[in-house]
Amino acid sequence: MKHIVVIGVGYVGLTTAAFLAELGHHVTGVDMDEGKIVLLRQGRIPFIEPELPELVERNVRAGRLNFTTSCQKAMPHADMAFICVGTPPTPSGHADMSQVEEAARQVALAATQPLIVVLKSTTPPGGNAERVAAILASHLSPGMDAPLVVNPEFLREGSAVYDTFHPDRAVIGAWDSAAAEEVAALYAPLRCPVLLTDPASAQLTKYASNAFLATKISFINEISRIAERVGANIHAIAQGMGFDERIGAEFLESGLGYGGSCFPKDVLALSAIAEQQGYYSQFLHAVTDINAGQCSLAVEKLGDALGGFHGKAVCVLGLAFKPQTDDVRESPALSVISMLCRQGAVVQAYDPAAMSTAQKVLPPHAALEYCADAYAAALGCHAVLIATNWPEFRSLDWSHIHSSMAGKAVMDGRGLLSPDEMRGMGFEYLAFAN
Ligand SMILES: NC(=O)C1=CN([C@@H]2O[C@H](COP(=O)(O)OP(=O)(O)OC[C@H]3O[C@@H](n4cnc5c(N)ncnc54)[C@H](O)[C@@H]3O)[C@@H](O)[C@H]2O)C=CC1
Ligand SMILES: O=C(O)[C@H]1O[C@H](OP(=O)(O)OP(=O)(O)OC[C@H]2O[C@@H](n3ccc(=O)[nH]c3=O)[C@H](O)[C@@H]2O)[C@H](O)[C@@H](O)[C@@H]1O
Repeated sequence: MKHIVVIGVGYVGLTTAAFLAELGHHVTGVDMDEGKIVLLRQGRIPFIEPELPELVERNVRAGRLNFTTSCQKAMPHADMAFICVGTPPTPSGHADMSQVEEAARQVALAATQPLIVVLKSTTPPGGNAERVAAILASHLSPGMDAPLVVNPEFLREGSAVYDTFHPDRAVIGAWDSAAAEEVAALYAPLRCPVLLTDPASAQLTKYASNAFLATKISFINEISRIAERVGANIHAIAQGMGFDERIGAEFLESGLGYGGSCFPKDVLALSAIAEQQGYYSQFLHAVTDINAGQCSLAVEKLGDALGGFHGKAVCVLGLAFKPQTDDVRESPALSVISMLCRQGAVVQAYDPAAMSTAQKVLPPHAALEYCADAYAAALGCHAVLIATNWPEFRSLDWSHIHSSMAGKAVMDGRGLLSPDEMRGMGFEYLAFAN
């Protein structure tokens, strides 16, 4: 059993803290956001993530997991500190390392015994791990040691707990092999492949993985543009490709493209890393450009079907960047709503989980109304646009929706509905290459 401190209890930190506690370690989660810590101490989770509330509650009750705003109070007796703070993009696309550097400084200043510092935040190679190690070394008490281990996270929001307990691999990058082995030992109960490597390779593995998944999405969206021109069906194509195990069936869903706090920022950061080293990655820029075009394409198709948006009401179903979360960071749904409002539409929006997070981010607009449910959102509209693939949208009473609308267009931005069924009910079904 180890004493572990987790700095930053957002999506990654809170899941990591609860996971480590479940394995039997004594874990303290630290966050500078007092509101988050107050909620967690009341047994509540600051965001929506399946299975996480139960996992946190069980471990708090067992006395293995607690929370504080004070790194200083948490650090005594810590054998390990996990840094899980944000690395948002700067205006130039680089990863902003300031939260990581500050967390490293706080950990080193508060440490009272030698410990291992594990960097879980996504950080670019090319000097950042070296800088964090130098910050640790320069703020520790004399004679103390805190080797740095880079251990990037691969969980997905919406299935964070499942992914954490069933990882495809653990990637561990360190200069100190004893420290690397100690971190590897944490993952032993999971029986997953463990890759021991150097810090730069671990860092780049994380960026390369996210960029590859983003590439699959942009690739299928590029193919859908070609498919549409030759009258082919993108879902059949994706299925046909996915049977080939070398390609794999996942991440071939075409639609509004990828959003979220990671793919957009990590592809940009990888381009920025390359450019900093004098290499312009045409490939990564193409991935971003194709993705950026998908929302405009959907709005354009709908605008053509409606003969423009002036005087038209559009129901947008979905605000979160993906289902099973209330996270709206870089959500394609919000881009679509902004475009529709700009082009003169009245928007009636609904999401099963992300209404309040969206309202905090989207500027209030006279033409934007948040509705109590999908039926209220569709009432009197000329069109429905599916922006997030929440499974429950599939099982709505679509014939009831059909009779309550002023028009009959449905733009299925996530390939969620059956085109034949929708057309059979009298909808004008629009999608990408269908
Ligand atoms: N969200 C995700 O699905 C994944 C995120 N990542 C990476 O993990 C990192 C964290 O991401 P999220 O968990 O989404 O971020 P988040 O924004 O949800 O949480 C970060 C937390 O760190 C806290 N924080 C910042 N500086 C602090 C400090 N000095 N002391 C204490 N608390 C501090 C913030 O208040 C916030 O609660 C990022 O680098 C991200 O790229 C990696 C894999 C998955
Ligand atoms: O570094 C990260 O933060 C994480 O980023 C992604 O996870 P996440 O962003 O939570 O969610 P995904 O399921 O990957 O979806 C990302 C976006 O891609 C879109 N997507 C996904 C799959 C697909 O086939 N098509 C598609 O458009 C989703 O709608 C969503 O907007 C990766 O899947 C995780 O492995 C990684 O740890």
